[in-house]
Formats: sequence, C-alpha cells, structure tokens
Amino acid sequence: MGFGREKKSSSALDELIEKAGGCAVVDGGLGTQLEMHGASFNDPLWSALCLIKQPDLIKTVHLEYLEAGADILVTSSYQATIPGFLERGLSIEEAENLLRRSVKLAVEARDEFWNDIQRNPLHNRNRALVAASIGSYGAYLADGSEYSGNYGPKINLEKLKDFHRRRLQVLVEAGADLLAFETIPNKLEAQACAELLDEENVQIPSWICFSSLDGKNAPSGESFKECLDVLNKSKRVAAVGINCAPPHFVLDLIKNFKELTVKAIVVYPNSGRLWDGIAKRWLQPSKCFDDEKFELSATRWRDAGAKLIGGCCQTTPDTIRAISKVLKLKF
Ligand SMILES: C[S+](C)CC[C@H](N)C(=O)O
Ligand SMILES: N[C@@H](CCS)C(=O)O
Ligand SMILES: [Zn+2]
Repeated sequence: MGFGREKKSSSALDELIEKAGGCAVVDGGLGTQLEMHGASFNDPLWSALCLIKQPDLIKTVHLEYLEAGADILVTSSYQATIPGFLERGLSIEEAENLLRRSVKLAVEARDEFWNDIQRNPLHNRNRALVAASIGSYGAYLADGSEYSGNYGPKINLEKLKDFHRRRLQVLVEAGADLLAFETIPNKLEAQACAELLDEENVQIPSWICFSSLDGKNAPSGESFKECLDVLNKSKRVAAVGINCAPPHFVLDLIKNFKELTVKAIVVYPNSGRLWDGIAKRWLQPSKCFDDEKFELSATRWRDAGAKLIGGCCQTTPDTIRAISKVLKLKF
C-alpha cells in the first residue's frame, strides 16, 4: 500500500523551492516559541506536552511563523511518539490522535493564513507546505542522545525502523505534505529512516537532517560522507541537511554536503547554545547568532547552495522574518 494522498515524488517541494526563487524559508524553533509564550516542558515529552495541554498555542505559533514569512511549517510531533504517550498512560488511540492533531493544527494554520492573504491581490506569498516532524529516537529517549548519537549496544536497524514505523504512517495518512526527519545523530538511524520510506512506499517527499557537534561529522563521529552515501541511494529522500546544530558550522557544512550529494540541501540551525540533556536546559552560549547574524548568514548559506533555510531551537518568528526578508529580496 502506498501512503500519501496522491502520487508524487519530490515535486511539491521542488515546486515550492522554485516558486520561492530558488530557496524556500523553513520556520523557526517551535519548542522555543511555545516557551516564549509561557509553556513549560521540563518533561520527557518536551514540547509534545503542548499537544495534550495547549494545542491552541501550537496553532498560534504556526500562524506567527507564517506571518514572519515561513514557506514551510514543521509540525509539533518532534518528541510526540506512541511509546512516549503510552508511558504517560494514554491509549494507542489517544496517542495516534495526538499525532493527527499535530498535522491538523499546522494544516489549519496554513489554510487560514492562505485564505486571508489571498484577499490581498498584491501578496507575494507561497502556499506553505506542512512538514511532519519525525524527531530522532534520541529525542524520544529524552536524555540528550539526539546530540550524542549514543543509542547503546541494544539498538539495531530493525528496532529503529520499528520505533519510527507507526508514527510515520499516522503522520502521512493525516495529510502532511512532507516528512522532516530531525536531529538524526548517526548513520544507522539515517539508514533506518530511508529504508522505512521504501518499506512503507511513502509518496510524499522527505528531508533527513542531522545534528552535529563539531561541524564536520554526525554526533556519533561518523563522517557525513558515510551518512550521505546511504541516503543518496534513496529516491524518496528529497533533501538532506542539518538542523539544531550551531549556526557557525553551517557554511562549511553546506560546502561539504555539496561535495557529497546532488540532493537539495536544507539547513535550520539553532542559535549556538548546547543542550544539557540531563539537566534539560540550554547551556550559556559561547558563540551565539542573533537575528541580524542569521540575516547576514542566510544569503551566504543560499549562495553556497542551500535550498531550504530556517531556524531551530532559540530561533523565533523575528529570526524567520529576518531570513525571509533577505531571501525574498528582488533585485
Ligand atoms: C531539541 S532538544 C532541546 C529536545 C529535548 C530533548 N529531546 C530532551 O528531552 O531532553
Ligand atoms: N521541530 C523541533 C525541533 C527541535 S530540535 C522544534 O522546532 O522544536
Ligand atoms: Zn532544535
């Protein structure tokens, strides 16, 4: 059986990139902006707690990112997993409904924004796409291992596929336009995601993004060459890149990825702070980008070859407004 509403490969994403003038704008930190609004989630479910407690706030944040210029909304399913919800005492049906809710909230925000903006005949916006977030296994573990890649000796390819399978099915059936695999920290999980797309015959495009601690390798220490060699074989992976890594690594990483793949490159770094997975807090920055630095960097990242640019943790609608402003400049 093929999941996805209609037969399409990477075309929806390619079309958006083209309409956006060669580089589309991804939104910014969702968990971050929920926290800016007062949400608190020092909890194994992290931002997925909002799906249960404050779904309206999630829709508000999606609308804020659209208003700021985002062409792509990433859903609130990063740390929303069926085992995570079961451990919280929810039923399978309730857990799956929360995943469906994450897509519905983004689709509703997109549709409302699109209907409103079309009343302005001079608008220059694109109809946004909804990318269903699939956070790494490490995000579910809630021990910071999405930044270390250390999943322990018991994990293997099949276990990772089984971890990802049902959530992926539910998110695709719920009507997402894309799948966004986020903060993948090692080759094994990248391979599991790519193989799963084939096994499930997923018809919507996906991007697979890695985190990085040193700007040269995946957090596991495996080279991006090794990781991308696996993904280059998959026609269902439309784009590859980096999310939630420090922004000062991004330019060199884009150049490195350009040598390693012909796929579109997606980058949405965090502001440069490091996550303490045990204390569950961001450490004080050594080097951090403000919105102005994001604005300056966005054109450099585009000129180096990135086709999708946005922000991750500690970036906000103001960051995306700054990025969007420069990427959508017409000369
Ligand atoms: C993107 S990180 C800040 C998400 C939270 C992490 N997975 C944890 O639960 O510790
Ligand atoms: N899509 C998630 C990624 C966290 S690393 C968020 O923006 O909160
Ligand atoms: Zn992040």
